[in-house]
Amino acid sequence: MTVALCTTSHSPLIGLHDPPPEVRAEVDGVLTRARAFVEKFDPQLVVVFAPDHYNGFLYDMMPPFCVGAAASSVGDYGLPAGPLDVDRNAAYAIAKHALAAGVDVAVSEDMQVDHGLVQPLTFLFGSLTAVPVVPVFINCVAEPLGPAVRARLLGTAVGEAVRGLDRRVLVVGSGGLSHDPPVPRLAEAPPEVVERLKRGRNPTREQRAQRESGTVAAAADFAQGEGPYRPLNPDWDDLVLRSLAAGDFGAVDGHDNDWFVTEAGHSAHEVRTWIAAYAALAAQGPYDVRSSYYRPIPEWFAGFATTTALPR
Ligand SMILES: O=C(O)/C=C/c1cccc(O)c1O
Ligand SMILES: [Fe+2]
Repeated sequence: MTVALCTTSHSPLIGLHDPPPEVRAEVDGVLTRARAFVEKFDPQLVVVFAPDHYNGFLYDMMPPFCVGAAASSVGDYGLPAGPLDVDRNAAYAIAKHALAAGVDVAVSEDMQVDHGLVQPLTFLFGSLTAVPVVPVFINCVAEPLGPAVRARLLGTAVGEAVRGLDRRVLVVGSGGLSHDPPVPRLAEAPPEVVERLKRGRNPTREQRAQRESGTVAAAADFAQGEGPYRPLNPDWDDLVLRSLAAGDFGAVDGHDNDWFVTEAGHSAHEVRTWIAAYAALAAQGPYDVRSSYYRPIPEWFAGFATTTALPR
């Protein structure tokens, strides 16, 4: 059994509100090299730690963590819709190990996933079903959130679980880094949005189009320095990248939740998926980062980063 890691930002603005062509080409080159890294590793299973943005997980029941035993993509932002190739046995083995390790994961036999989980699969494999996956949802948006160190404990438990699988396993973390896109927050939302955050699964085509065009318009404002959005924070992003590369998890998950928001925006909590992925790799022993890319890309509402890593 061996484990490899790829962590990457996601952004539904890719292809819908792109940066200048030379920046887009630079990122395409980074993702092409990440894909080559993955192809060389040739994973037999991909465990994806990803957030959701009130598409699959809503306040009717919002778990901190959920392992998908079956999952399908909602197809938001023009991404592929439909079922993923979930390895159900591996999902249950991971869930059982996490629970035994004291990490209270939920399990879903019908998980709905969005761009947060689908984009890394399209970046690295070009499809939803190229390789068997186990989707692991981490709540990064719906307050209250537990302390970020819980993501490390989840990742460690998953890393120990996959050690028992006689397969090459790629762990993926999806999200971040610093960013503050217009993902609604229950405490501040108007009644119609509160209703969506509680019961808004499976919106109509028109409702989804309206939400997505609103995100694109917000990105246009943000890229021009307008709108009520917190700025990207390259210094904070650099701290996250350096700390995870060095295995210094406490430098990131040792802070309270307000630190993430104040320093890096409300959606910076998505770095919990990176913490979990790196903790899963760390469960195999010492590791080395093989590639690390970073660029603030306001057109995509993100401090955009992609890393790959292998056990030493
Ligand atoms: O939830 C949405 O519709 C948009 C989410 C978004 C926007 C920009 C960057 C991200 O990481 C997002 O998830
Ligand atoms: Fe996101």
